[in-house]
Amino acid sequence: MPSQPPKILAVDDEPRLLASLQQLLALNGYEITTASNGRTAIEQLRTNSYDLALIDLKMPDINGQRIMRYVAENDIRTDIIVISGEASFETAVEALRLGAHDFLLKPYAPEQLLKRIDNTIERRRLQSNAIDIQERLKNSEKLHRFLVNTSPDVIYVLNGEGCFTFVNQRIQQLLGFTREELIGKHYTTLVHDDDLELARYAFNERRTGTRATHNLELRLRTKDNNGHTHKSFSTSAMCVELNATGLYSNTGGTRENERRHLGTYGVARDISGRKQAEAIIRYQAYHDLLTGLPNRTLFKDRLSMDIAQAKRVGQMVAVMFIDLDRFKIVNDTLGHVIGDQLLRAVGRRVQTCLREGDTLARLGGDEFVVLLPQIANRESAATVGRKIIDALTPPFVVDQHELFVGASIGIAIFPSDGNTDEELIKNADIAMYSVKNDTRGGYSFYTPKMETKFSQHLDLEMGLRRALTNHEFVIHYQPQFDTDGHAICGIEALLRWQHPERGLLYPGDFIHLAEEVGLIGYMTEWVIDTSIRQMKTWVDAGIAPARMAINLSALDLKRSNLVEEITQALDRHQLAGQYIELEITENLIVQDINIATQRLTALARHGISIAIDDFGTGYSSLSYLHQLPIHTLKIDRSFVQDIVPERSGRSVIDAIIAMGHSLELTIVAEGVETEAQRHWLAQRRCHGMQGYLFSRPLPTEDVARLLEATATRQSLDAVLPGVGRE
Ligand SMILES: Nc1nc2c(ncn2[C@@H]2O[C@H](COP(=O)(O)O[C@H]3[C@@H](O)[C@H](n4cnc5c(=O)[nH]c(N)nc54)O[C@@H]3COP(=O)(O)O)[C@@H](O)[C@H]2O)c(=O)[nH]1
Repeated sequence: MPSQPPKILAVDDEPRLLASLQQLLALNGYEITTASNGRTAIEQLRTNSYDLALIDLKMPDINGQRIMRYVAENDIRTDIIVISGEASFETAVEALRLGAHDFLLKPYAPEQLLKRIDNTIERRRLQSNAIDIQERLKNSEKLHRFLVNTSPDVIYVLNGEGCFTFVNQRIQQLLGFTREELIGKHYTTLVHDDDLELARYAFNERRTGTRATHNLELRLRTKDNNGHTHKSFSTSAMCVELNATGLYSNTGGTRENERRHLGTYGVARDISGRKQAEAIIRYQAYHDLLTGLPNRTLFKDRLSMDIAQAKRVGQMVAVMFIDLDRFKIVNDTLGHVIGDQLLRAVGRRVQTCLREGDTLARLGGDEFVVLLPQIANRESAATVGRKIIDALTPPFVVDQHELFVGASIGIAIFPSDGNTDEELIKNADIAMYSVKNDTRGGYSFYTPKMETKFSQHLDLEMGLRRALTNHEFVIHYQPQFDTDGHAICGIEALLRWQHPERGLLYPGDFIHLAEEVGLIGYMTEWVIDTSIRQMKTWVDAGIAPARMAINLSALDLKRSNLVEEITQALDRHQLAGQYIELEITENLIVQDINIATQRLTALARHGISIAIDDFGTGYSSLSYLHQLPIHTLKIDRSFVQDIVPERSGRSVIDAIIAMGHSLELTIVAEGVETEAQRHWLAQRRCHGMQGYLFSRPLPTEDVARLLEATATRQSLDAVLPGVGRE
């Protein structure tokens, strides 16, 4: 962009002179304005801005001196050259004193004037540039000061001796020290004792450019409100990421070691937030968040280290696998919140049985492991095992519930039972599994023989997976009789597994495993479909009892597709819902009463009735009885077996029957084995009975014969002798 021509004001009361001046300056590229008297000149200066004014001193109204005074008093930034006919020294001095930049005597040669004008304009340009640069410097410094002081990081400069010569205001917010407190102090005042060596490396190494120290982590001391400096690492120490660069004088040689080291400068960034987040992530990676105990990863880590150490010193290490015996029922009945509290309490109790160097970890669910490093002999591990069992024997009181949980403990010893962490944990697990299966509760050392049983368990799991596709499941049916034992009022479908090698297996052998490995849903679906199809056949044959009961597992009610699964099977086989009764345990209902209400109500809308199985054995409250569409109460076998004919009115079974009557529910007693029990139950108006006294669960063909007999009113005795065996 071409620069503007300089603007000049020419002031003279001599019109001829003014005109020639105007011509000369215009010809030389200046922008010229003229004033033929002092008043006009002042007016022009007030309203316009000029780079230069050429002022005559002697004028009739306002003389040149007064114009200059006006310029000075009003801080007008116009340079002045006085052009005067007065040659006295005093006049020239006074003009310069009043602010004139030059003085030119009339008459003058044009070149002389142009030269003076050029000089003044050039000097003005230089001055203006200098002012501009100064202004920019001032602004830039202001900006830098602002950036430095409002920086989220600490910015520091140390002198050659390592003392602070500068530190920004951020230091006070972060560490509590004022800048004044730190200036002149050595950096060691701030650095945590354990990090002094690191700090020395960062600050004393003469590093510059790419060799500057980057991202070194240090802990700095903070000052508390009482003015105390925290010397040791605590929450009051702050973690910073520091970089440090050497400061050198430009004098001396060009090579770094020839230049004079002046100090160090750099930035320290507060990374305590990041450190905290890292610590949390590290903690979560190595701990069980529910109990705060080490998790499997940390346990294995410690175990590997202890094995290595035990190898060196020739000692033993024990791994104990602990499984709680009745945890599942507590969790299923009272819910996860109580279950979680129980697990925490178990962790605390087990911990009291251990010494400082031992490790207790939770692997998940109700499985805990203990690591005893450097034990003298096997008996030491057995002692700890007994201590743990004793500690877990007294009841736990959780949320006003008194809970009893025993423990099964398996122990594996290094080096006899395994050489690696994996092997020891696996063998302790096998030993625990063996305790659980044999005695349920107690402890046992691993023996190779246990592996056979364990592998049988694994075989069972594999077999269960194959059983569905190989059609190895069958259903046996157990009839329910009215109180005099003559009419069949219902029938219960009971699942059996015709195992290719082990023969007929009962639900107690595999239902729990099916739940554990996630197969129960497929099995229930098969039972529902098969038994509904069978019931339809009996309905069509005119021999069906009033209802067929089908068992649901704890996990079935949680399945969102359960209702559709049952109603679709009814549709598929064209059977009315009223022929079906679903047996569920009370534990199952109270796990999630809302879901249970929702699903069971939907099923009841299709005419399906609900029976509460094993009634009276759960932990539950009875309030759900009003809430749910319940039709039948099945009195658990254990109460029936406890019947004492001569005692009346004071037993649990009396109370259950009374409650069933008052709620107008059908009462069915399970496990009726003797005539005395039948008689006792009949006297109390129990509606139905099921048990070996009448019939064991039977294969389809056998039970069909029974149904035909009752339908055609044949004597059951003619049929029954053959139906007592399953
Ligand atoms: N989720 C599913 N669970 C099922 C299914 N089929 C059965 N089950 C559950 O297994 C439990 C044990 O069943 P089972 O081994 O078949 O035992 C039943 C009868 O054989 C037994 N019974 C009957 N009468 C007597 C008797 O006089 N004495 C005696 N000692 N036992 C007897 O009782 C069982 C029937 O009980 P219940 O169901 O409580 O009426 C069984 O409890 C089911 O929960 C299935 O398909 N899915």
